[in-house]
Amino acid sequence: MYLRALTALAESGIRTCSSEDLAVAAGVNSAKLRKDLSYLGSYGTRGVGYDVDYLRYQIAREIGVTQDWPVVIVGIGNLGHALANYSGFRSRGFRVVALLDADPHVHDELVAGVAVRPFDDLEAIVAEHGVAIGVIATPAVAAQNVADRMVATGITSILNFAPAVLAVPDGVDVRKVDLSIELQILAYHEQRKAHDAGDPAAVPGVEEAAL
Ligand SMILES: NC(=O)c1ccc[n+]([C@@H]2O[C@H](COP(=O)([O-])OP(=O)(O)OC[C@H]3O[C@@H](n4cnc5c(N)ncnc54)[C@H](O)[C@@H]3O)[C@@H](O)[C@H]2O)c1
Repeated sequence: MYLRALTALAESGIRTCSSEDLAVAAGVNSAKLRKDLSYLGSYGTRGVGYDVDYLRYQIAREIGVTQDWPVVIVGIGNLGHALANYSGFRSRGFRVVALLDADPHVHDELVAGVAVRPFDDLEAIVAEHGVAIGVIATPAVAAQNVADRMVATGITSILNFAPAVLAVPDGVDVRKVDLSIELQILAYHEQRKAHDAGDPAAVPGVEEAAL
């Protein structure tokens, strides 16, 4: 979050910022910001604030994004296209080296200048580019098989968009992005807000439970 906020500040030409400015940009309070940044050592100057580029570099170095990370995306349907077209990966140090799909109808299609290739090319691509991070954007039924193949090739970090729980060996990190669950959480809070505002019809069952 801090890196993203600092990048936005740098892109708008801001060279130094106060901890208050950075806290607002990152959506936290300044006490939390000072505590978080203290783990990096002190990079601020009293009365001047933070040097945006320097702090940006320090945070990027700490979380490992000063280097270029080659990434493969598997499953080039609706979501795979959107991810492949997302310019934010490149600007944050992630280079999409291959787009893979099992469906021959999409092979050779160019998405953001990268050709879609057969899923069976995975091993060769991982070996050629030293890929450590794979993105799964296939239907849920295919996700475990794709994860197994990724792990067998040496991929050790997986970003999974499919609504499936993946089993992976120790040493492999999986991060899951589940947009439906995020929406369900918002729906739950909406329901609570409607209830708190005195609309019992908004929460069927809650009134009954109270009785
Ligand atoms: N579209 C969205 O907005 C969205 C949002 C959140 C999550 N998701 C999830 O992301 C996944 C993809 O969604 P979508 O809408 O892009 O689906 P899609 O059907 O448009 O695309 C899926 C792609 O995966 C490919 N595929 C299937 N099995 C494969 C395999 N074994 N190996 C390689 N490729 C394979 C298909 O050929 C297809 O091109 C789903 O699990 C979905 O639930 C989608």
